[in-house]
Amino acid sequence: MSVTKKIVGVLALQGAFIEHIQHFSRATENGYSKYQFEFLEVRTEEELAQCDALVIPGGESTSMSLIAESTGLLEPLQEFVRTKPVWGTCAGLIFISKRVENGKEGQRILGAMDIQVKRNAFGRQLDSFVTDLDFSAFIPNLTKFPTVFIRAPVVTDISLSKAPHSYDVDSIIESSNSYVNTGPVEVLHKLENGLVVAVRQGNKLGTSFHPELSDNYSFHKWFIDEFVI
Ligand SMILES: NC(=O)CC[C@H](N)C(=O)O
Repeated sequence: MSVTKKIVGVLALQGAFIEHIQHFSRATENGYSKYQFEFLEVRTEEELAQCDALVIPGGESTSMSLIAESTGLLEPLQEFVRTKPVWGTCAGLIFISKRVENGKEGQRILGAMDIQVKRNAFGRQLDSFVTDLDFSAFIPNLTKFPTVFIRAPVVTDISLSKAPHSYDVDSIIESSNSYVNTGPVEVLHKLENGLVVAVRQGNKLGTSFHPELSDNYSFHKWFIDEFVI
């Protein structure tokens, strides 16, 4: 039987990249006889070029942008996200968006999804929290998954592929990546208060929370099954 190798990169400039790699390793331990996986910490253009898919972890989107720029990885990343599967969690969701509210001057983003996100959207009182959410609408049987939110962003607009519209919020950062995404953005999950915390657009996935910080590998397994193989 032939075995196909898949390399999933995790952007390792800063943030929670080790946790993603550990979760992917556990999630693929059994049940993938036709595939062999490698989970690679990505810091250079050469490492990125080996990857079939990329995960951008939580951390601090402004630092991630700075390090990507100073190490020459920003443009290779912008190129990579045009075609390959990508999953951004928390700061990673900010980094793959097309427009950011509450952005920092000079902050750069990849523009991989036609979404606007708001950084630090839960404000001070709700800075960080953990809550069980039901994802069984798209991940079979996952009715109770502990989601960890840490100074998390939310998605405030899912229609940026349409004609640009005006906005009246300060500190807007926009991506200079001007390619056209295929298909509409799908809302995968909204909180009870209506805030959008999980979205998909074709082979791009964005989550406000950190599935790599709960002791459940279902989200990682689903990403492999649905986006990588
Ligand atoms: N946990 C996180 O990734 C926090 C994201 C952070 N607030 C940012 O703007 O990048």
